[in-house]
Amino acid sequence: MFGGFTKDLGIDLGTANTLVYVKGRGIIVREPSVVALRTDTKTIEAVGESAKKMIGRTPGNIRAVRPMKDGVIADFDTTATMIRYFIRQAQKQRWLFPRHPNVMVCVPSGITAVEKRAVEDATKQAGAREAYTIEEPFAAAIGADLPVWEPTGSMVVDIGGGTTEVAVISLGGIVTSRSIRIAGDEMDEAIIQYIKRTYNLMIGERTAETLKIEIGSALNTEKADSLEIRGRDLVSGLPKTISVTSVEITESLSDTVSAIVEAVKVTLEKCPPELSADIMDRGIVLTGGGGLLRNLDRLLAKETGMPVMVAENPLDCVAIGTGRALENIHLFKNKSGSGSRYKG
Ligand SMILES: Nc1ncnc2c1ncn2[C@@H]1O[C@H](COP(=O)(O)OP(=O)(O)OP(=O)(O)O)[C@@H](O)[C@H]1O
Repeated sequence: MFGGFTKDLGIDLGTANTLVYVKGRGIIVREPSVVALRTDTKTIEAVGESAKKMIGRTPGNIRAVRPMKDGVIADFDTTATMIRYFIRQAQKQRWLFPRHPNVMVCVPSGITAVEKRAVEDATKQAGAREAYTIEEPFAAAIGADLPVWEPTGSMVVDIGGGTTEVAVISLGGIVTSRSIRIAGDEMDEAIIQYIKRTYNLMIGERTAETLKIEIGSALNTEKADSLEIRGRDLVSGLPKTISVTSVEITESLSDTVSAIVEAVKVTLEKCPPELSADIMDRGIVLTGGGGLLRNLDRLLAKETGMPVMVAENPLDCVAIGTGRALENIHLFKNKSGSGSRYKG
């Protein structure tokens, strides 16, 4: 039944990271969604990990770009090149891998038909035989082992780099959902602005991300940590080192975190009562890298009155779910709303 799909790929084409999943092998590629372009020759200098290292460190003729922005394609050709690179990376790891595999790509649930079509077209242009799409929270729920095909309500909150997706799923479809373009990147930006305002210090996105991951939190806790960071003093123009506390980072993240909490509350309000009762029993599951923000589960539990837990491998759920959806394409194709198939 699954024969035609055993060598096909599931791609979590994220704003921050791209993961490629192959049945029986699991996740075989995991790299940042970054492309370094030469502006003079218009050629690709590097893709993935090596391109990410270039962010903020490139000479004038090289530009490191993230072709996906807010979870959708900001730069079509560069995205297609990036997908081609990831398909090749997967092919390199597997002998006899088809030159033109079928590819399932996840897309944010809030994107327009035109944006969805752009993802499908870019995937075809990158060499896929057929391109399928699956909505990200649906894939996240499959990857988090939630009973998506059962007549019971499951709620997933997937917090990635560009988008936060909140969805209530039952009987193989999304019953109600909300997608906001506020997630991990917005948290990094809030930290950059806070450090600039408070210390007149300019820091890069990598430093902001480190602060968020190392000492960031959704709630202030008893134990305050601190971290030394370096940036450029906006007054003297010289490099400077300062120490920042977790209390400050928590404060700088409060608006972004509130927007995520609000999205969850609004989705719960729109949820049919029977399904709310199921969610009350089973709890809300957090996936995506942003789900790892310290104490976000505690804050959400406090604000919603529901049990909240972080999925086992939050960064991998969408990729695993995307791949598993390919394995079960017979089920998937029969269900409208959570996926679509495209034949170019
Ligand atoms: N421990 C952590 N605490 C807080 N944030 C984290 C942690 N680990 C990773 N992140 C953040 O998670 C985000 C990346 O998550 P993920 O890989 O799920 O996103 P994505 O799938 O690339 O994005 P999107 O779903 O929006 O397309 C980044 O913003 C990263 O900084």
